[in-house]
Amino acid sequence: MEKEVLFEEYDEGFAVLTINRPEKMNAISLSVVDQLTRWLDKIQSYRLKFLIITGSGTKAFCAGGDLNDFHGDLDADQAYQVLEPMKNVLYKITTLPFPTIAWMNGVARGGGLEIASACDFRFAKQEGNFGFVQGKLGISTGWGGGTLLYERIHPQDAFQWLVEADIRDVQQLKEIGFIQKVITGEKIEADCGLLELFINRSYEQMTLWKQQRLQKINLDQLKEQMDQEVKACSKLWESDDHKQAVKQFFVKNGK
Ligand SMILES: CC[C@@H](C(=O)O)C(=O)SCCNC(=O)CCNC(=O)[C@H](O)C(C)(C)COP(=O)(O)OP(=O)(O)OC[C@H]1O[C@@H](n2cnc3c(N)ncnc32)[C@H](O)[C@@H]1OP(=O)(O)O
Repeated sequence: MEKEVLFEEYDEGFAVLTINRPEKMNAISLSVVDQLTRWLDKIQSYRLKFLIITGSGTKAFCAGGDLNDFHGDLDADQAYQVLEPMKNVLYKITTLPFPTIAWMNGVARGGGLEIASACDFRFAKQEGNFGFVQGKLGISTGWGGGTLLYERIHPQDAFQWLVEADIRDVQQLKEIGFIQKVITGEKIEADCGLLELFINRSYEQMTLWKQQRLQKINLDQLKEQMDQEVKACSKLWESDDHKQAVKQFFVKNGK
């Protein structure tokens, strides 16, 4: 079976973690959650200047939670059990000892943007489109990524995006400061210029700056708020609005 998460280290001192389900728009299955958890635990101690998180293929960064694995007929307790491990993944990404870049090489929806919000920097593909669509699914962000979004952009913009749940382009994301750079090539290697200023720094510098960044966040409070967010979302899981929205996706996709 094809590995659903790939890891590759580069001579320049960085590494790339890739969600590898291009035929499913890199949606996060339960098995991906498991593999991400293992990789993140392992690379904690690696000597990396920075880590890139991306998706396979050219269409999608990540379509959020796999609607088959996550959105079954679950009650609030069951929903919490399936959502919580991915919250831990996001917390691990946030607190890695080196900077992280979400290389958003295509569309992102829902939890895909939560993953991006866990990263320190976000670079997005010019042609991509992006939406915190949870609002349209009768739920809220379920992996703690709403809390993280408030850390990354102005609270008013975060609030508005979550409420409106609209699909935005690169220009709109730039305007609210969600992304720092625009990707124009198809592969990371082709767009290496975007990384030059990161590659030129030493491992010691990068880890020191990451440490400083983390000192600006109250991590205990962050963890607690992320957990509250998962619990709140779990309660919405049982709603008719949510069940109806998921059904519609499967009907639209001929399932
Ligand atoms: C549970 C976590 C929760 C959170 O806490 O935040 C969420 O993440 S909620 C958000 C869940 N995600 C979505 O609602 C997005 C659903 N997908 C789409 O809207 C579209 O697929 C797309 C991402 C806009 C791409 O559209 P398009 O280019 O038209 O491709 P297809 O729709 O034909 O998709 C191709 C293929 O991929 C499968 N797919 C896509 N997204 C998911 C998904 N989230 N879960 C499972 N499968 C997904 C889709 O079913 C197609 O498969 P096949 O029909 O087998 O070809």
